Parts: sequence; C-alpha cells; structure tokens
Amino acid sequence: MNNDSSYNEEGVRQAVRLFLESIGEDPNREGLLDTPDRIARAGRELFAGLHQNPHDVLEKHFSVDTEEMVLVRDIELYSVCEHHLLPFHGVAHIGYIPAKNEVVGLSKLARLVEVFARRPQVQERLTQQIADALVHEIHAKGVIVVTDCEHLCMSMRGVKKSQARTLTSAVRGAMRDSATRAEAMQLILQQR
Ligand SMILES: Nc1nc2c(ncn2[C@@H]2O[C@H](COP(=O)(O)OP(=O)(O)OP(=O)(O)O)[C@@H](O)[C@H]2O)c(=O)[nH]1
Ligand SMILES: [Zn+2]
Repeated sequence: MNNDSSYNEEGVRQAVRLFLESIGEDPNREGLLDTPDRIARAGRELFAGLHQNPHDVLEKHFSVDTEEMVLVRDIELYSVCEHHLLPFHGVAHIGYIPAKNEVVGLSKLARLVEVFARRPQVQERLTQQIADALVHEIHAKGVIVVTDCEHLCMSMRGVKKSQARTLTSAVRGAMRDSATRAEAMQLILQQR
C-alpha cells in the first residue's frame, strides 16, 4: 500500500522557513522564496519509502524452476543518514537462493532497495532490512546483501574523510554456508 497521506507538506515548508531564519538567512530573499516548497516536494520523494512496504514490491513472483543463486550487483542507492539528514550513497549487491517457484523479477530487487533507502536510515539497518524482506516475503533459502557507501556527513563535515567507504553485509540462511558465501562474494568482487 502506497499511502503518503501522513506526509505534511505545509509542515515541511514551515520547518524550512524556520531553519533558514535560524541559520541567519532571509527566507524572503528572492533566491530562497521557493526553497521551502522545493524541499517539501523533494522530501516527498526522498522519504517515500516511509509509506511503502516490501510486501507490495515482492508480491508478484514467477515459477522459474531454479534453486540456484541469483545475484544482482551494483544497484545504485541514495539514502539519508538519520543522524545528520545528509545523504549517503553507493551501491547494493543482492544475492539470493530462491525457494522453488518463488523467483522475483530482477527490477524488484532494485525496487526493494528503494523502499528501505528512501527513509532516514543507518546503513547497517538498511542492509539488514533488505535481507530480511527477501526471507520473509519470498521465503528465500539464503540471502546476502552487501552495501558500499560514502556518507556525506563524514566527507563534507565532521572528520572530513572523503575517501572512506563503509561496507556492511547481512547474510541469512543457506548463504551462511562458507562455500556458498564465498561464491557470492567472488561474484560481487569479480573484476568489472
Ligand atoms: N553506524 C553508523 N553510523 C553512522 C551512519 N551514518 C552516520 N553515522 C555516524 O553517526 C555518528 C553520530 O555521532 P555523534 O557523536 O552523535 O554526532 P557528531 O558529533 O555529529 O559526530 P561526528 O560525525 O563525529 O562529528 C557519527 O559517527 C557518524 O559518522 C550509519 O549509517 N551507520
Ligand atoms: Zn550522518
């Protein structure tokens, strides 16, 4: 169910006006006049995942007779860290071993990333939520999710380490088997 009726655009506009005033800006100067409205519209998109759920994305699946690993790597992701509300961005790699006849369309894996990325997040939770959704919604026998991101709160402010990448992983079920996990990691790391 995609229901964003709890998204309060006027509330966001007021908060942005107050924020601009509070940093010493003039929200009435020409360049900033439309900014509260722009941010209200952008926020609807950036936080759309708060009003979506993984069930809807993974509901439709196919009867493909396979129980072998499927892996989609380099799925672009943009999220917002919940501590500073600054972006973190990078890629997600998702591998899963489907239950018999519960294979999902490849694009649905990318849509699943969007459901959890488009929220205030921490990278660890984002990674785990993607893995858990594949177990709960399509009964995947094994799952590995690896995310690899740059956090702007670590690059453009604070410690200012722009080269630092954060990698987090979540491994479930049969993917915990060391040989299977090694095969998935090899596919993820394979030279482009
Ligand atoms: N574990 C984790 N930490 C994150 C994530 N995004 C941002 N952070 C960290 O959240 C922490 C918040 O630390 P605080 O000490 O409360 O805030 P701060 O004073 O702004 O911290 P600095 O960034 O060190 O200046 C920082 O260390 C950030 O790097 C994330 O996805 N996962
Ligand atoms: Zn942060």
